[in-house]
Amino acid sequence: MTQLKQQACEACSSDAPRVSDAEKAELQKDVPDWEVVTLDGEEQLRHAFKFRNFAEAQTFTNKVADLAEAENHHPAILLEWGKVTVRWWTHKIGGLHKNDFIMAARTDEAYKAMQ
Ligand SMILES: C[C@H](O)[C@H](O)[C@H]1CNC2=NC(N)=NC(=O)C2=N1
Repeated sequence: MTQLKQQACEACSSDAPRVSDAEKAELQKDVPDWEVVTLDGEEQLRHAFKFRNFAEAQTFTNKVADLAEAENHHPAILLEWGKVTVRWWTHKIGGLHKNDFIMAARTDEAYKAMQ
């Protein structure tokens, strides 16, 4: 089975199904550091990444932004001194799609590459 981080996002339409609870449980195994939160009624994946300073946090933020643009799938990113909080969800379906788990795995990979 191809690892999540190696998979590309699929084109997602507004009638795409959200992941089921069973799919969510399975996919979460590949991104164990991410929590599922519900904000404004929409399920999202969220994780806070720690850094030694603002400049490193900024570099990571830009790497995640580049990943997002390349896949046309975009997160919410909060950039703070020493910390970047990333949230992935699919706006057009108002919840979680497999794409969000793929991008969370890719985000983890970008972080690991900076350590
Ligand atoms: C028009 C554009 O392709 C769409 O709005 C894309 C852009 N990036 C996106 N990102 C996310 N996270 N969810 C979306 O539904 C989404 N849709």
